[in-house]
Amino acid sequence: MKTAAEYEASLRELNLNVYQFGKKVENVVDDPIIRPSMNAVAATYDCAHKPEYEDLMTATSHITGKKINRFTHIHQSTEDLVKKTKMCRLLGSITGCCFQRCVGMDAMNALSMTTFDIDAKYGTEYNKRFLAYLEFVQENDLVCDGAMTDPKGDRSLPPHKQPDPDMFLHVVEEREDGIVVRGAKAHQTGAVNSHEIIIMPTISMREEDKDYAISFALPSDAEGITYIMGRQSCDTRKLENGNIDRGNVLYGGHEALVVFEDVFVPWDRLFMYKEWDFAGQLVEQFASYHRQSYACKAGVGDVLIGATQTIAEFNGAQKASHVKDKIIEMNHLNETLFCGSVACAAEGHKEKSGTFLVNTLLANVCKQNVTRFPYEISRLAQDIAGGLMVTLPSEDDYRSPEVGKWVKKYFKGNDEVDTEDRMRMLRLIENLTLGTAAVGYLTESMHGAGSPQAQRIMISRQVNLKEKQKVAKRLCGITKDDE
Ligand SMILES: Cc1cc2nc3c(=O)[nH]c(=O)nc-3n(C[C@H](O)[C@H](O)[C@H](O)COP(=O)(O)OP(=O)(O)OC[C@H]3O[C@@H](n4cnc5c(N)ncnc54)[C@H](O)[C@@H]3O)c2cc1C
Repeated sequence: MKTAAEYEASLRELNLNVYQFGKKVENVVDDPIIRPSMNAVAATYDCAHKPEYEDLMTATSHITGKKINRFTHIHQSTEDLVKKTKMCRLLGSITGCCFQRCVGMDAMNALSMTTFDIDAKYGTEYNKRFLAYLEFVQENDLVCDGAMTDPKGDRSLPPHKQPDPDMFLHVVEEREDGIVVRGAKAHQTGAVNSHEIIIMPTISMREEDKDYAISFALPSDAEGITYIMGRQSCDTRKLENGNIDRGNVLYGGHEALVVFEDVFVPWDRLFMYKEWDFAGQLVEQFASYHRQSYACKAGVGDVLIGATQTIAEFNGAQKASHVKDKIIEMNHLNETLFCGSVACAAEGHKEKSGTFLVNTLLANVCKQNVTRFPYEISRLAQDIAGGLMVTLPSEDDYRSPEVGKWVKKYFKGNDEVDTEDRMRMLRLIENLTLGTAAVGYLTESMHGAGSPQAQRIMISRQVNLKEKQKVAKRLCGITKDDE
């Protein structure tokens, strides 16, 4: 397994084509806006070497029998699935943001099943190719960007009917040694912190869309791939003096638009090619794993609850009964959110390929809760924090020889607490609920792994309504036991 330092060194060897604020980023790893997101991914390496986290952060490869980072593991039991849930929460609480490595893990686990099932139907060799690729990822302890979401253009139209055919990534040329693809993937979490990019289709497809039913993996710096960094609310605070106004002084996340302008994919990196009838399965299996992964938000919730309790103490309001009750409510919501992820893992099952898949109904219930609870937890945090969370002057004002004395004097709460500590805690709450980390804690909770309606559709498909009606009819005497 790589150390965090080796991970950073390996990123420096990549030749990524990255744009930010209209300019090419020459040194991605040290860019002040991107760097905190690299630190968050590095935590996934660092923790794997800590004895106290070894059980959650590492696993035994089912291919080589070697010890590997769990982020490169294919789940071999429900115990593995539960450990994944706990690992996600652990890292959410350590970083207080999106640590970006779960999407690739979820993509690989979904592909381990779909490639197997395609081969069973069509006699192809995708699973063998995939396992060879997986071994390469495990042996080199790589970060893989899981790239599913296409730009999608007009949402009412399928891929082949889009006025611009590139709105969904597709094949434009077939060659003897591979294929050439064009298109883009939007919102890509941790894209420029990744060694590899794994492409999957974004929706179920019909035969007319078969040119879009493709899945493959490429090095992140393959020729023809361009990254355009997404903005995060308050991102340029990372360029300012000091670090108080950043909120989270250590970690962050990032997303990017990834453009594929006629990119070559060799055959041995293709895991689905025009098997349009398996696009839906890959999407659903990836989405189920990824909905489980949102246990990370319980970890970020841990940070926000800790910050809220602390600011209540710094403000001198911690003994008020409504404040105590609101903290209880925040914990209740946070643990409920976690329960769904544990439950779908514990109720997982073995698929034909041997991979363990989460219970898909419970994974969707988990994610549906995630689309709501972080918003309510944030509302309660903002309630307890007070308005200063959004009206606080800058660190430069705090340090100003002219006005600093007033910032220190008038923004003191509990006399035993430094004004600077109070400012830091308020900025952390701002960061989590309105700033850079809110991208991950709130909007990603809403849309990541599919918008809320996607889960509602899955829930409606998976619950057995007929069975529920049957038990109700029996109990009120409409039907008898022998019927
Ligand atoms: C912070 C963040 C990180 C992300 N990271 C990744 C990542 O790493 N990899 C990745 O692949 N994706 C990632 N995503 C993308 C995520 O999966 C999508 O945002 C999600 O699938 C919704 O797609 P969209 O954003 O295009 O919204 P839209 O699809 O436009 O949805 C907007 C609204 O329109 C509704 N809608 C859309 N189409 C239809 C339709 N045909 N019929 C009815 N209603 C419709 C939706 O239900 C929703 O309410 C990330 C997203 C965010 C916000």
